[in-house]
Amino acid sequence: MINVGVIGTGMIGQDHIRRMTSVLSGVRVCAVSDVDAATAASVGERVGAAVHTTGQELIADPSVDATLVCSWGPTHEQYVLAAIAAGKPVFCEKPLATTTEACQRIIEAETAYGGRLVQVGYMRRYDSAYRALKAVLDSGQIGNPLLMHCAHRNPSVPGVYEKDMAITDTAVHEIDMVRWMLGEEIRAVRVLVPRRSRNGGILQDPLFLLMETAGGAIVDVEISVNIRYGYDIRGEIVGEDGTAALGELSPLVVRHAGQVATPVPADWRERFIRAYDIELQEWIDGIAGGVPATGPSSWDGYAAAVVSDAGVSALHSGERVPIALMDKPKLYAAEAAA
Ligand SMILES: NC(=O)c1ccc[n+]([C@@H]2O[C@H](COP(=O)([O-])OP(=O)(O)OC[C@H]3O[C@@H](n4cnc5c(N)ncnc54)[C@H](O)[C@@H]3O)[C@@H](O)[C@H]2O)c1
Ligand SMILES: O[C@H]1[C@H](O)[C@@H](O)[C@H](O)[C@@H](O)[C@H]1O
Repeated sequence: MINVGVIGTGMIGQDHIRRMTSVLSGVRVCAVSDVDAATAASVGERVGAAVHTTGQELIADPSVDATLVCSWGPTHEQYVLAAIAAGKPVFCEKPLATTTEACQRIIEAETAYGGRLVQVGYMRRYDSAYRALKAVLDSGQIGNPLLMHCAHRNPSVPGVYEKDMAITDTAVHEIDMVRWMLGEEIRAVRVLVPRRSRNGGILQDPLFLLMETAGGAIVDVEISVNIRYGYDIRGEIVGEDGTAALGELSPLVVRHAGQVATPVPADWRERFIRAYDIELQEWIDGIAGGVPATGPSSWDGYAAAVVSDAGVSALHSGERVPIALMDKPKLYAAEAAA
């Protein structure tokens, strides 16, 4: 049984606690912590977990085998570094950290430790639709990928969501997915700014990202975070010999009153429910088997942060921003994306 401590008991923290307590096996939630002490206390009481005042205290708790970081992005670095210093596995929700420099500090700490301890929550790599799309691409059926069209649509976002988060919190999923799907790094990014949706409040919504990969494929991504009608994630690859796209994911089709309708997921919890189950079960099984991290690594978190930083700068400048990564440390050498 792996004893997991959860830092951040907000939306995804509670959703991961639900799956660890009622869906997954071989795991127990033994401790929680949140700057919002009242939420942490009520969640801790509900699942019978110890409540720690700080995340650092939770990581140092001898009964905690591994930590799940589900607090806000800018707070991830301190907890990931504390877990590495304690020599304990840590699963960090995306983004690994909100700046390139913070990700570099994590890479330095993990390479100095001398083994992988960190996994990042890029769950699309575990989603059956994305995996099927990758399998078609890798089979060579549609030839060399030339273009990819993506859309990332949220029905709405919380009040704490700020302008740059369209890149740093939302588009990062697409950035990681593209690196994994196409197996190459991204060499430049531009952000086009269409006229604003009246539903977006102070946000510049939507945005349109254009990414160039090292091998010359072009990927476009629509980011809409106030689309209202549901949570809609789309992706289509155009290859030399054919195209392949994520399908409509609803198991239900209703024909009524002259219309054909399929329900749209309400949010990320519903759309990626199985992907989250698989990523965390594999993480737990890995720890139990002595392999603390097999999924998206600190290197993946770093590479996504570099592109995301470039995306923020492209958003503000309107320019094409080239991307350069540092040399990849040997620790991450075996990984697929470039
Ligand atoms: N993989 C995914 O699809 C996915 C989905 C949702 C959220 N996320 C990521 O998970 C993280 C949390 O998102 P959320 O939607 O649950 O947000 P949320 O606001 O619902 O919850 C975050 C919680 O972290 C707490 N917190 C903030 N600073 C803290 C600190 N220094 N120490 C401890 N706790 C702190 C807050 O009080 C809050 O309870 C974000 O990084 C987000 O990008 C990932
Ligand atoms: O933190 C959330 C989460 O990562 C969702 O998967 C994404 O669709 C949202 O845009 C983001 O704000």
